[in-house]
Amino acid sequence: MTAELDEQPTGADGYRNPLRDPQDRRLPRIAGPCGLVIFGVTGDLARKKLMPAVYDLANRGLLPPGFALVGFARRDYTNQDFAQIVHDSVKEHARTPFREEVWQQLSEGFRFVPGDLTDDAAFERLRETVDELDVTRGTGGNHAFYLSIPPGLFPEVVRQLSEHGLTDEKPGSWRRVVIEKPFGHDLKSARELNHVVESVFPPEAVFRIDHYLGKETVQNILALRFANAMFEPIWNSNYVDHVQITMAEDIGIGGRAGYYDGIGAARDVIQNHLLQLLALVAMEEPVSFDAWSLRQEKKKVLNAVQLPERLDLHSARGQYAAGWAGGVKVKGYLQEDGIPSTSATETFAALRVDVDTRRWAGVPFYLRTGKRLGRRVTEVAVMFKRAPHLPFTKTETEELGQNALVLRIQPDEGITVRFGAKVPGTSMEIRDVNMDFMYGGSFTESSPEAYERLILDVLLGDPPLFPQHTEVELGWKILDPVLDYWARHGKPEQYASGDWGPDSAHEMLARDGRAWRRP
Ligand SMILES: NC(=O)C1=CN([C@@H]2O[C@H](COP(=O)(O)OP(=O)(O)OC[C@H]3O[C@@H](n4cnc5c(N)ncnc54)[C@H](OP(=O)(O)O)[C@@H]3O)[C@@H](O)[C@H]2O)C=CC1
Ligand SMILES: O=C1O[C@H](COP(=O)(O)O)[C@@H](O)[C@H](O)[C@H]1O
Repeated sequence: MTAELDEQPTGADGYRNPLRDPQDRRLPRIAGPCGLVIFGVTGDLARKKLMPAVYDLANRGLLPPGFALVGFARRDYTNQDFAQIVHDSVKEHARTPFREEVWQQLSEGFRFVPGDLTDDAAFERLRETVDELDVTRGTGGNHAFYLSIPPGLFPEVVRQLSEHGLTDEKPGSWRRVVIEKPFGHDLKSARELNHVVESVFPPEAVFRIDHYLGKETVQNILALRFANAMFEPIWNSNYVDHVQITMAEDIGIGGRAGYYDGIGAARDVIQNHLLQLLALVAMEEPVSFDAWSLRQEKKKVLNAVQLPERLDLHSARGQYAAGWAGGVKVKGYLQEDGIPSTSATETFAALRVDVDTRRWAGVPFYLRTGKRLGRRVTEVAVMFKRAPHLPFTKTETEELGQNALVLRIQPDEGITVRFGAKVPGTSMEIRDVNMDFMYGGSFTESSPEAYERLILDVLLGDPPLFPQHTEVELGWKILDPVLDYWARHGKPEQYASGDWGPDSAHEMLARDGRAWRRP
């Protein structure tokens, strides 16, 4: 464990509270002169999210004139080729309209460094490029290195950065590293990786990305719980029956075989996104929303998470077989390009956990995620106990389900409250109805993409939305026994693409007398 983990920092800029500082609320937060180096710039994440986010930030006026973007990958691109790649990705994926003057200004700061991540000469070229940008673009020696690469290469890149002097801060300037998830492959490798990273960068310069924390709707969990009087009194085992956290995708692995196979659904998203969602839903109120206080509360919850003794009964995994997605016939995981026909990697994972605290005693949290499921949806459904007494007949309440509060993370961002209401008519019949809050209907402001918010936070040095190493470790402590159990027990069960996961996932809830919500 490092000092970063448990000591409350005093006076560090990065630990002020952006939600409470009135200046921050009124003024846009604009990054100072700096450069962003993206390793893996030809990859899926960079193309769909990172490059468009950089453009959107520029378009919103949140990047300084002295900003530079450096792409690093194994292609023989020139700076002009790279600008074309960014242009294409912006045109396809940016959220804000294309504006020629913004593009011209931004693209003058684009550079491309070709090379393999293991190639010393390439890192020398990178150092020269960064130095050149400090002179020609005025980036002021401030540079963030974004590792959007296969996780196995994280230690190598950190080592290369250090060996080639790229981590050296000149007086008054900063160097930061942004590390994608999953951070490690298990607890042991996460600790080793952390050791490598923190022997090169000070803890406050390390930004571990979990892009779910950058989502507006995820931050809204805190607002819903702690800015209102009506939810907290019922947010406990007296009223809550169980919680379901679902992250379903309709896509398959696309061209990401190299990344995904051997990692699988649990490492890809349960260890990080889903456990972070659980932490925000289950934690106690932090004394403030600064990084330290927020992380303390999340850590307490993750520490209290208990796995069931019988993982055979309370966990499930699957692998998509051929089926349908959006009316189109799609192939199974084992037929995807680059996937060995014997692969045992799961593309669906479900798990019951309990949170061993007074608040949550006896309330199971069910987590599930999968690719090629019925539709793309991420939600947290807080399912309430039934009313202790109903002054109605059985027939009158036949169609009445459990009350539910559903935090709709995406798409259709918002919140749904489900409760029973009388069906209009001369007889008493009670049926479930939904009351919806939709972002679009209530706010004129549009939500920034998660990566926009997070990249800006990195450039500003703001840490609250980045998990700390202890949180990462706790995630692995929870997941490792499940992964070990699965590794010892054969292969995942097949499910048809377009379905809602394997039978074992449904049986897992049925055994507890419950059923998954059909979002
Ligand atoms: N894609 C997504 O939706 C999300 C991804 N992430 C995370 O982002 C990271 C990257 O994922 P993703 O973009 O999907 O992966 P991809 O496989 O699509 O991209 C990997 C990138 O790394 C580069 N690369 C791999 N090996 C080397 C090497 N030896 N030398 C130089 N470059 C190399 C590839 O370059 P080349 O083109 O030369 O092969 C490519 O640019 C992962 O950690 C993942 O967990 C997180 C959230 C969402
Ligand atoms: O982290 C990841 O997330 C994406 C899904 O992100 P979302 O914001 O669209 O929910 C997932 O496809 C990918 O496998 C995973 O690495």
